[in-house]
Amino acid sequence: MSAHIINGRELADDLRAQMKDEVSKLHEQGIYPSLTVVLVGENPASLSYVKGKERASKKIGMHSNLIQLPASTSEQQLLGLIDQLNNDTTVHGILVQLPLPSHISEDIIIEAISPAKDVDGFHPISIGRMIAGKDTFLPCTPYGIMTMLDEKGITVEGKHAVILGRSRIVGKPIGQMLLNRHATVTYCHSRTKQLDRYLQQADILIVAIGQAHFITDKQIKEDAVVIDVGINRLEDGSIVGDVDFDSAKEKASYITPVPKGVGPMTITMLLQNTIKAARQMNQVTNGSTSRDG
Ligand SMILES: NC(=O)C1=CN([C@@H]2O[C@H](COP(=O)(O)OP(=O)(O)OC[C@H]3O[C@@H](n4cnc5c(N)ncnc54)[C@H](OP(=O)(O)O)[C@@H]3O)[C@@H](O)[C@H]2O)C=CC1
Ligand SMILES: Nc1nc(=O)c2c([nH]1)NC[C@@H]1CN(c3ccc(C(=O)N[C@@H](CCC(=O)O)C(=O)O)cc3)C=[N+]21
Repeated sequence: MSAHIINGRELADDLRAQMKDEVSKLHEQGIYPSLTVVLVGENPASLSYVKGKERASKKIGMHSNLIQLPASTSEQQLLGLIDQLNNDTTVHGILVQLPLPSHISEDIIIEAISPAKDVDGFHPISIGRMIAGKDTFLPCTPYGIMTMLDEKGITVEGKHAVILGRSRIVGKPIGQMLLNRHATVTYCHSRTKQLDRYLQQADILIVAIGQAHFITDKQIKEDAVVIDVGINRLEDGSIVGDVDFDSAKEKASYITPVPKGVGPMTITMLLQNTIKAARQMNQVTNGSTSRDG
């Protein structure tokens, strides 16, 4: 039987419709949730992502401000901007698009962002709170994946979740969030030996490596839940995931497509985090509960 396809685009649209109402209720209280995205350099893929974030913010009535800086910007200059944004009470969320040019330390920049405005959830304080299972800003891509699993009623407890990829923004945090929900978690990466041994055991397989069509039906377990995070642009301009969707969908029980899978959910959770930041900064306590434990 063919897998259930988890349409991230549709789920994202439903959630954003609810967020639009939340934002207009906040407006009535004089609170204007606002996101500032900082892009350093001219990477075309990054520019297209940040434009997507800006469009999505505007669509739900949220203020969004894109600050574009040249690739030659120094670490000191970027730190100066972050300091200014940290102290600007009209800014609720700060997102510095990654990757940064190699002369700027991502760790130093991420640590400079006020944890109260860390809507990406990458600050060590946010990561620490997430690991401890405390309320915090959850990183958007893993948060989006957990929301998709929950919406489909897919249980995590007791399942073997195999994560392919161990990046700061996807692999590491999704494994931790699945662990918090009582999955048994295995991390695989480029040094993993006999990768297929682990893949065959995965009840839930999360793939985030950035290699087009790396995983095929041969490597997955019958009825696995397959979450494809990869975004790979082919020479013909089309976008594909890390999973060979056409073959994998015949073996999986649930699968996310690319595009219209995890990507739109990432942006949605960023909006959710920005609303949460605006609420917290204005001491509005109702509503915005974390969807993950
Ligand atoms: N849909 C969305 O919302 C998002 C999509 N993405 C996409 O997800 C993909 C991954 O991005 P990101 O998490 O930033 O990844 P990174 O490029 O930062 O890291 C890639 C990870 O994959 C591992 N890896 C690479 N090749 C292999 C291989 N052949 N076998 C096993 N492991 C491998 C690396 O291992 P090692 O650590 O050993 O080097 C590393 O841990 C990209 O396509 C990106 O565009 C990213 C963020 C959000
Ligand atoms: N500080 C920071 N935070 C991030 O969250 C972050 C980042 N840096 N750097 C890069 C990655 C990548 N990322 C994506 C978000 C949405 C889509 C998305 O919406 N994709 C659409 C298609 C996009 C298209 O058509 O180009 C989809 O999958 O349907 C993709 C990728 C966020 N990232």
